[in-house]
Amino acid sequence: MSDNTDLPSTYPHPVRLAIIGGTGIASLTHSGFTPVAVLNPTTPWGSPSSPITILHTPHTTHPIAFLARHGAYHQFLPSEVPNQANIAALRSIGVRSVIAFSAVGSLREEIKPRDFVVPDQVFDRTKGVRPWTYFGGGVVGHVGFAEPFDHRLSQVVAGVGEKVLGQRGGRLHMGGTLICMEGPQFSTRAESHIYRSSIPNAAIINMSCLPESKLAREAELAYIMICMSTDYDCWKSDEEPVTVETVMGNMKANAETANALVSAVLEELVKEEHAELVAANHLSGATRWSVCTKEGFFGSDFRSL
Ligand SMILES: CSC[C@H]1O[C@H](OP(=O)(O)O)[C@H](O)[C@@H]1O
Ligand SMILES: Nc1ncnc2[nH]cnc12
Repeated sequence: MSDNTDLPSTYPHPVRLAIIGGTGIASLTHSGFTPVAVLNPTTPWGSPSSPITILHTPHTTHPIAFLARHGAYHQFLPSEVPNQANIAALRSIGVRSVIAFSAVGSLREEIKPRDFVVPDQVFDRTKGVRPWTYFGGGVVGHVGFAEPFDHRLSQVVAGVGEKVLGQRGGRLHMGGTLICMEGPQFSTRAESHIYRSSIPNAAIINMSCLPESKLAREAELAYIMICMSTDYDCWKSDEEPVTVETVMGNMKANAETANALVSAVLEELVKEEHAELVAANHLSGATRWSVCTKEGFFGSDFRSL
């Protein structure tokens, strides 16, 4: 893997779409993507978990930004990921839409390892140890999160994803509840069974959707998570409980599929009819009425980045 150290550290245009890569996806390797710049933005919340690589795609008027959630060397635990800096850094370079990838355990028989899932709900099983919000420190705000993922972006993935997965012998499942746990230890069998039996539509489990998706909502970014199944967690009596080895093994195949899916999604998103979606115009100003604090009491917030 090239570290791209010879590339410029600035990029002259706003980049609207970002990909956040998780476990097993520390870079985008599709042959159609050419790295053209590596940015190291700093934010009031510190540095992001990795440099942000700008890639040109076959559609050069639509560059994309890539950020490695756990760092270039996978050195950040899920609980240690600097989510506030990541989302703020992306927003500061112009990003308005985020497609995040995640390796997940399956809580359902029909979601097999190497299938992909685009969840429509998330259930919080983190422990309150992760910096959580851009509000606080004198600015009180509450954003809606009833629908945690951007429906329109999900529809674009649904439209092209079935074919990409089908060509690789997998399935794309639309909808379902993603359980986000703290980790880093995996679940006990008791927990895994309880998730399956008591959480509505429980489908998959990971350690990284929160607070990433909540911060994206506060920053008025359209956000979805494409989840790549790697294991059956530990609820299935005829399977070995999840290990990192199993996850990494399946992520080798999943990473190739993810690259092909990003390429297909981009081919669709560059169409004029999606320009407003990628710019997330439907979310611009959405948090205006979320702030309770008297105007003028505070100076600037993340929206001025
Ligand atoms: C290495 S298994 C657990 C690890 O995998 C997932 O990472 P990501 O969501 O960044 O792909 C999961 O959330 C855990 O962080
Ligand atoms: N079973 C599991 N639990 C939590 N995170 C995961 N990531 C991949 N598999 C997982």
